[in-house]
Amino acid sequence: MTDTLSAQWVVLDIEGTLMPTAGVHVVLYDYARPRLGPWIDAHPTDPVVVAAVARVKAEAGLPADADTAAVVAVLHGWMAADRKAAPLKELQGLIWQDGYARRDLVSEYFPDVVPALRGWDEAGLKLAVFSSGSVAGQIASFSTTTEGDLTTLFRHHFDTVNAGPKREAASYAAIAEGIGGPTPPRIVFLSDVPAELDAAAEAGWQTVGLARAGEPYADADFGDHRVAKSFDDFRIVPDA
Ligand SMILES: CSCCC(=O)C(=O)COP(=O)(O)O
Ligand SMILES: [Mg+2]
Repeated sequence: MTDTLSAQWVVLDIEGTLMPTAGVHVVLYDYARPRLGPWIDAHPTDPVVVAAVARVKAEAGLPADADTAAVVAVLHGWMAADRKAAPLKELQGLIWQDGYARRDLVSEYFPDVVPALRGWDEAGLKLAVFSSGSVAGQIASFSTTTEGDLTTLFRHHFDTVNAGPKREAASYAAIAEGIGGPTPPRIVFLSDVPAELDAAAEAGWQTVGLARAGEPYADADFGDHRVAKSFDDFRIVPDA
């Protein structure tokens, strides 16, 4: 029998939940990698770029006058290790924003995702995103997809800058406040990463773990969390 949850809000992770991991680690990372240095050099006065570069230098222990090549070497190392550091995510987000605007990039989600998102939205559920990808990158990625512009489906976007680390309960409390303070059980979080689900549950949220075939967390131990192989495995209905 299909498991049914009732809630007011559905908060969604991106990588491994909405989009295949390869869509991020191969398509998006490959697009960003060769463009990081040229982007930094082409935007020497952009405050987002200036702040991100300063943070990379500080976190990596580089001198303040380190050149772009040294900064890019750090960023490439973080990408190779899939370290989702905020300044890397800010820079990637700007490059992806440009790539989506040019239609060099077009997001492709798991086949069950867009019908479910549309169904939840039509049923009156409120949708938001919480991803390590920057808010700018998230919005760009929903603007240009194989199924058209999906940006109007989402009422809020959260990342590690405006909410906090994904594996800390305080970030989920900050999101609950950011979306208007529904009582925690009225929010469902969908993610493929058990540690993220643990943090959301600690904040009182309902959770569903996505163990999608072929994805890195397909065989993970989801503990007490509900587990689904796709969005077709469960229903979410608006609570009273
Ligand atoms: C265009 S959003 C790209 C998502 C991203 O950069 C990322 O690292 C995904 O992390 P998530 O927290 O969604 O698993
Ligand atoms: Mg994920």
